[in-house]
Amino acid sequence: MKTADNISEFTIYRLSIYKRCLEQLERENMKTVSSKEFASRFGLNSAQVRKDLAFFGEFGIRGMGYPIGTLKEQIMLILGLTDSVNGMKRWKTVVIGAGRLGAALLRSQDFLSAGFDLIAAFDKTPETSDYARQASSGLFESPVPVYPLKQLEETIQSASADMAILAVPVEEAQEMTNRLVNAGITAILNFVPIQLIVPSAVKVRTVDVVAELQCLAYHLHSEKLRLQAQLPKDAA
Ligand SMILES: NC(=O)c1ccc[n+]([C@@H]2O[C@H](COP(=O)([O-])OP(=O)(O)OC[C@H]3O[C@@H](n4cnc5c(N)ncnc54)[C@H](O)[C@@H]3O)[C@@H](O)[C@H]2O)c1
Repeated sequence: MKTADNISEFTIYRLSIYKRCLEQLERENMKTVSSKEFASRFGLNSAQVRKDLAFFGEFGIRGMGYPIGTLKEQIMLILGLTDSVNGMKRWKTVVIGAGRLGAALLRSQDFLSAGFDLIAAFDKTPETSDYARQASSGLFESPVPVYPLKQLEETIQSASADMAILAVPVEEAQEMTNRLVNAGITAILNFVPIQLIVPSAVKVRTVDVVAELQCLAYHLHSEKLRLQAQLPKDAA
């Protein structure tokens, strides 16, 4: 089996998708699945699926396909969601900016079930932040504490936080990134529409909804151009 070091970023992303699909098959009590069946069931490219799964070696059973539970376990090991000694691994995550977006992320239960513990949030104005105001309603069972920025470094280090989610205004993003890196954070999920500058040892993944919409706009636009090009000249 290959290690996480020599798998491309795109493959790693697809593995996370495959894991979700395998969980769905498990819920349907399926035990094995062929790469072809798996691809057609979830609208995936079967050659790509075969190529990606080849990273895990030859543990597909000839004529029966892949054992679903074992494949999922292997993917979880590769993704660092479990380790072979302690089982399920938890990743301590902090959220920077507890405004509208930060509050929505902090309210979500999806992170917990996926292995990510949101242990703390930080905000320039913690008491009046959206999340702190929502939490003060008493509706959340165990609200995530929102700390002032002066406690950032100490809290991150004493809690041994692993990663950070960035949801601050654009003009604050680089400075907060520098502080996170200096505090020892080496993995950042960035929601801010800005290209962050970080040392090579720090991994940043940016979620950019506008860029995604622009990709869709491009596809709609190019399809329209393609259809126009097919029209007879006088109908165009
Ligand atoms: N990627 C996406 O899909 C997506 C979607 C929505 C918003 N965003 C981006 O996320 C960011 C937050 O958006 P929002 O709508 O939640 O804004 P918001 O104004 O509601 O919240 C921003 C929060 O950050 C706090 N803040 C300001 N400076 C800070 C600092 N230095 N450190 C910590 N906290 C600080 C503010 O007090 C506020 O609570 C923006 O950059 C926005 O462009 C991205």
